[in-house]
Amino acid sequence: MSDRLWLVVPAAGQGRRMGADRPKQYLPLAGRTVLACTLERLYAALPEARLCLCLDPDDAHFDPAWVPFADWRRALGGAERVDSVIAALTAIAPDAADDDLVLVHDVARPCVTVDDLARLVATLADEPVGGLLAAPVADTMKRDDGAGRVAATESREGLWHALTPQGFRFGLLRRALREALSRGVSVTDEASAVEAAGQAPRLIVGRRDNLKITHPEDLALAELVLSAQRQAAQAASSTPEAPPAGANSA
Ligand SMILES: Nc1ccn([C@@H]2O[C@H](COP(=O)(O)OP(=O)(O)OP(=O)(O)O)[C@@H](O)[C@H]2O)c(=O)n1
Ligand SMILES: C[C@](O)(CO)[C@H](O)COP(=O)(O)O
Repeated sequence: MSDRLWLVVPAAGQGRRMGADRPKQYLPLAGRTVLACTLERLYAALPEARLCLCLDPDDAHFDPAWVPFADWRRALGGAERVDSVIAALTAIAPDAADDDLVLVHDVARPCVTVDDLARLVATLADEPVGGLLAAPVADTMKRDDGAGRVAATESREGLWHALTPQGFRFGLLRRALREALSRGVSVTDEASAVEAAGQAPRLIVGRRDNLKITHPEDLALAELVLSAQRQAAQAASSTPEAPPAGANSA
């Protein structure tokens, strides 16, 4: 399988649930913007990847100085996330081979870790179908009755939160997304299109702090997560290595 890697970052959303004065990817986070933080994290893990960034055609906030990748291009986002991803795949098509690996990562997930990204890529290297970072559901699940009361408690057995990145081979992903749309299948992530094509994407356990900034309170949470991750990295780099077992300390 090809070891060429593409990153598709859908960043053409309006952030309606955030309700801010601009799309959430342009809100301040850790002294930068959400978009800059997300691209920085992806670059730290995968500097050799080729990037395609999906931006709204009327975007008035984007600054190319936030893109650390040497090889990058932009695509014009569509009405829904899936339309933006398809536009990105069309933009890379002239240079992408069918078996190149494409990772799709929401711009709204700046807390994905370098370790999770590296593990995802390593796992998908030999995985013909592809897969996604995901976290097992940890809460009791309720179904509502449509009137603000509990209708039932649902089993959480076998339920996972779908995270991003989600990674698939270029040819398979493009065909699956196009087919799903033409059949009217609801496609909220790449895996759902691949599932609709009859394949079973691999679930790769990811950290649950890889949160998607969606509502106003998520921004403060992301700030805390990034700060904790920075502190953990600093502590790890300043801890002297333990001497090998049995070594004479004198
Ligand atoms: N037409 C769209 C819609 C969404 N996205 C991107 O898809 C990711 C996940 O979408 P979501 O969290 O729903 O973002 P928004 O669409 O911006 O939020 P909302 O639904 O609240 O408007 C985000 O990175 C967003 O920028 C996109 O590229 N094109
Ligand atoms: C792709 C995704 O992040 C998986 O959890 C998510 O579905 C995207 O957000 P949306 O609210 O469904 O657009």
